[in-house]
Amino acid sequence: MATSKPLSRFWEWGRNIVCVGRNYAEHAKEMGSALPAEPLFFLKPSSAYVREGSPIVRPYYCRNLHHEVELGVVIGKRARAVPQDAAMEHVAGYALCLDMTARDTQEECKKKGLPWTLAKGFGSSCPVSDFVPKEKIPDPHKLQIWLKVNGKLRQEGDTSSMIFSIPYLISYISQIFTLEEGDLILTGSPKGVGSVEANDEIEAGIRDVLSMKFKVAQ
Ligand SMILES: O=C([O-])CC(=O)C(=O)O
Ligand SMILES: [Mg+2]
Repeated sequence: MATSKPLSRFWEWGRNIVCVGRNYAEHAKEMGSALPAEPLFFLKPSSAYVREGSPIVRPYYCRNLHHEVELGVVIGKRARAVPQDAAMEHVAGYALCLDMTARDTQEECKKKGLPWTLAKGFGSSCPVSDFVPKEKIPDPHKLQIWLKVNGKLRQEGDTSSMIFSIPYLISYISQIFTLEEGDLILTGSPKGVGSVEANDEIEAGIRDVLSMKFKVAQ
């Protein structure tokens, strides 16, 4: 694809947002879900992106909006059926992301065996930080990610606890569909997910790297 836009603004590219679920054992447990034998993943539309300064908007059908803080991996080079040992060559960098989730809707979808699109893909369901080039993060499996709501710590996780590593995820996903430059992979949430209400302030960060703030709209 034409690369007229800089990758540092990957959220403007209109590319895929691929979200991995149940990639931390303690989060799978708090959801009452079994540990996955292979990665579970789903997609958000690229219009789900929201940047600092714009609010997170709860969809009208949701009564229980949850935060999930996740490390995002930005693809820098097309990946089609790549082996694990070459997967990191396809990474351009990272971003901190929130996988905002209409939890009540998701529970309904699970019960009915329906897809999670309504629960996961609404507008503003993917708040995203600035882009962090790969050179700034020597080991993406040694990061502490955290999230506070109104100043109170809710989530704290270490990316070393991922069930499926980043190379595994890239290799696995790229055998199902081609990952393109500008695609983003959300690598799953650590434990501590919970509700947010209108006017709450969410602050999240990667320790020693960056932090970001989002307001939940009225
Ligand atoms: O909704 C869920 O619990 C699945 C998910 O996105 C995650 O584990 O990050
Ligand atoms: Mg998630």
